[in-house]
Amino acid sequence: TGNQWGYGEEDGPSSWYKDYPIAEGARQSPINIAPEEAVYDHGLPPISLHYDNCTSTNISNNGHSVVVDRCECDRCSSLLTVIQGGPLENAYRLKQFHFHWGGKGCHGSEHTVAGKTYTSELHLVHWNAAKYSSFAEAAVAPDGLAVLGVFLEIGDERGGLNKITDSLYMVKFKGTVTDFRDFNPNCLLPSSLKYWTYPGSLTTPPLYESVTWIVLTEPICVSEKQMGKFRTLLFNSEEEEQRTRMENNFRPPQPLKGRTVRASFK
Ligand SMILES: CN(C)c1nnc([C@H](N)S(N)(=O)=O)s1
Ligand SMILES: [Zn+2]
Repeated sequence: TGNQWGYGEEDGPSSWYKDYPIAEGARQSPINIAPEEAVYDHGLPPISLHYDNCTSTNISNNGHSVVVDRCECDRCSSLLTVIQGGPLENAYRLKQFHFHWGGKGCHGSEHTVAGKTYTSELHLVHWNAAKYSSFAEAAVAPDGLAVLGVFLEIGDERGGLNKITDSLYMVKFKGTVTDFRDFNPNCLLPSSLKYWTYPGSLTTPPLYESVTWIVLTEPICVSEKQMGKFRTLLFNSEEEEQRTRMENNFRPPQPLKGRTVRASFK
């Protein structure tokens, strides 16, 4: 069937344009962030994250990454888990978060900073629930989504990540999912909320150009042992005979095409 995309030689980022022509669009992500060219915008307020009521529901392997979904039950969906402020006109509701990472070594992030790659990048995906009635409707609107990007670099272990890495063996194969309750991603945020922001897209098909990117400047540290657990995941399902380790699930930087990256700081 169509829409089979991945990160390999045949189905990887350089071939996505065949099924998803928007891959060559004017506001694609990720990008290389050049700090010297970023425009400090003193009108940019700080971002504020309200994850306190964050209620995760499950963790799953979708064949491209490991995803923690937010609970959408009536009780939970009335609790606000939102990002607001910064470049955003209103509050955007958390939908899910996931990661991109490399093989051994320090490549693996999607955004780069003056050409520097990080070992991984966490994406917290939010949608404009004030303006749109569903994620699907927001996902195709130019102001529909806001993704918060957090860089991960190798260093000391990050305690808060262990609840995730200790669950990864349960979602080894594509299509597997397991209960994953009451995880609050607050514990994965760096101390500084200084950020760069620019108009971009989803970094995987369907590559919709609906994302306001907010990329934090300060990375968090994770240990090589923790990253090693991400690499025990597989791209394939248990039924497939092929066993392909899930790693290097990142899209390389895309052309800026005249966009301005704004900085929340001098
Ligand atoms: C439908 N959702 C939530 C997503 N679709 N593509 C996503 C990409 N993994 S990313 N990296 O967030 O743009 S997230
Ligand atoms: Zn992502």
